[in-house]
Amino acid sequence: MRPASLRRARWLAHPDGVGAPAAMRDWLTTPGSLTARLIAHSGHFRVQKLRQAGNMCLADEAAAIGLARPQRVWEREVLLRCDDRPVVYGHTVVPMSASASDWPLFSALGERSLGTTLFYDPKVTRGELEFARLRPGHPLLARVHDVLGIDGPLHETYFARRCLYRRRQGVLLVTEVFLPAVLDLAAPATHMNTNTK
Ligand SMILES: C=C(O[C@@H]1C=C(C(=O)O)C=C[C@H]1O)C(=O)O
Repeated sequence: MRPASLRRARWLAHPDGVGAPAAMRDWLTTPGSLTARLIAHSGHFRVQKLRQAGNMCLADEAAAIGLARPQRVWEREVLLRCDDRPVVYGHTVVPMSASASDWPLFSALGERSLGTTLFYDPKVTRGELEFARLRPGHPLLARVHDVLGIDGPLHETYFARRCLYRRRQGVLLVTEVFLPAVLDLAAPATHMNTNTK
């Protein structure tokens, strides 16, 4: 049995391959900033920073950020909360080789959304989204269960997406694990056309 830390998912270029229910597929394929959409779907949005420090990256992530094997990277873990309910677990890794000029705002982000620094910086280019079905035993799910305090065996399958961002010589990989509560978010109020004439 492969050690949990080395277990990998199949990351696919098209969301249809992960078999997500339609409502989850809609979230997985959010085209722009996920932060912006979550803000629109909730009364109060918060980025809860869990950890931002050096750590070993996951086997899934090493190749995606140009590393021949898992090694220490800068890691950022967050829970995105809508009206205080956790709806997305965010895991971001940056190679230690990155210079401060590659990602000038990354280290001091705190509880500001990474998305606000990625989507509004003209020097940042965004790669293609990839999608995966994370099954029990994937190391990201162990993290999700740790932070959510869920004891007992992993039963549920989660859906995730990831995207590689580039800026100057730097790369940064954001992985978002969508929690079931994201499906409870109400659609934003639409301003119906009251002009009935
Ligand atoms: C990439 C984005 O940033 C979000 C914010 C994150 C953070 O602050 O660490 C992590 C995951 C993302 O969902 C986005 O808003 O799309």
